[in-house]
Amino acid sequence: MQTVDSLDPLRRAIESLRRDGPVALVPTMGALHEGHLTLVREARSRAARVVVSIFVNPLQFGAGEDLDAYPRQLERDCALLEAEGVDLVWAPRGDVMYPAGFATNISVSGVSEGFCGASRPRHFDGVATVVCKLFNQVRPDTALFGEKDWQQLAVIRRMARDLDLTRPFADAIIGVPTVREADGLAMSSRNAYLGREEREQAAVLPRAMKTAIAAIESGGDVAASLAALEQALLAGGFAALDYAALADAESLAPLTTRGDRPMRLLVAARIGKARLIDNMAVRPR
Ligand SMILES: Nc1ncnc2c1ncn2[C@@H]1O[C@H](COP(=O)(O)OP(=O)(O)OP(=O)(O)O)[C@@H](O)[C@H]1O
Ligand SMILES: CC(C)(CO)[C@@H](O)C(=O)[O-]
Ligand code: BAL
Repeated sequence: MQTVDSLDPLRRAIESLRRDGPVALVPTMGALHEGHLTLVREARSRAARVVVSIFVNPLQFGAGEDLDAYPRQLERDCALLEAEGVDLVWAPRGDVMYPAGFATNISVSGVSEGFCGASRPRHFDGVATVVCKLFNQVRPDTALFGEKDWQQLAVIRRMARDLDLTRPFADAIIGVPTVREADGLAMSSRNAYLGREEREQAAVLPRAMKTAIAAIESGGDVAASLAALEQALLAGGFAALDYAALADAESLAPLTTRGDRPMRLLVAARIGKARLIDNMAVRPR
């Protein structure tokens, strides 16, 4: 496995990998866990060669967010990726990704606007801009993202279609189901911010989501089910709810009643130093 941090060696390495067949890209911010490794395994099953990018992207962090605290452990990450048979790690230096004078912004309307887009202004501009650069740098045949970041996946799919970034459009961007801990908590690099007691309390999030989904699917009032979810989180040790919403799974349009198309329950909530997000499918009527 090769690790490169600047563009010339990246281009040479990609050129050589491409001779062996289709290339898959798994973009990450490092601090890898089993969720990331599942993306890598899925990538290996779909392409001849696998590239993983590791870059803690300053553009997607707002003022006062956890950019400085975000875990960085490149050596450990590379050892994990080598054991998974990854071919190339693209870990660009900050000045390679954003050289002096960098002044371009990619902003996706619509799907990026509510939920995390409302709680984290400009976050999805930062995600879209860096993912567009990663696609141009690596030119992958396919790219894999976690469903844990459901809204991010929708933003990236929209951008890739709108900017003709991938081919063929239909299945170039693959969403991989959320990998969970034994107690149901979605794996996330940010779970490392939780103390022992907070970590135990955090499992109330997926439990409360399942309860709300069961209520909605059995005909219960959506607003009342979401209010009960908020109460369960606050009673269970969460400090605050950013949002809890039922939305169309594809357009992310908020729904006040159960619809007849695939839906998603989307939640972001704060516990200790962490802001955790999760989402689950809600069956249509
Ligand atoms: N539990 C998970 N299951 C499946 N995919 C995941 C999971 N966690 C992260 N991913 C995916 O891995 C990719 C890289 O994510 P990232 O490096 O931000 O990790 P993360 O654990 O989501 O960290 P964060 O705490 O920043 O949310 C994204 O496509 C993300 O959706
Ligand atoms: C897609 C991504 C790597 C862009 O920085 C990041 O948002 C992430 O890790 O989900
Ligand atoms: N996994 C999403 C990246 C972020 O929260 O910045």
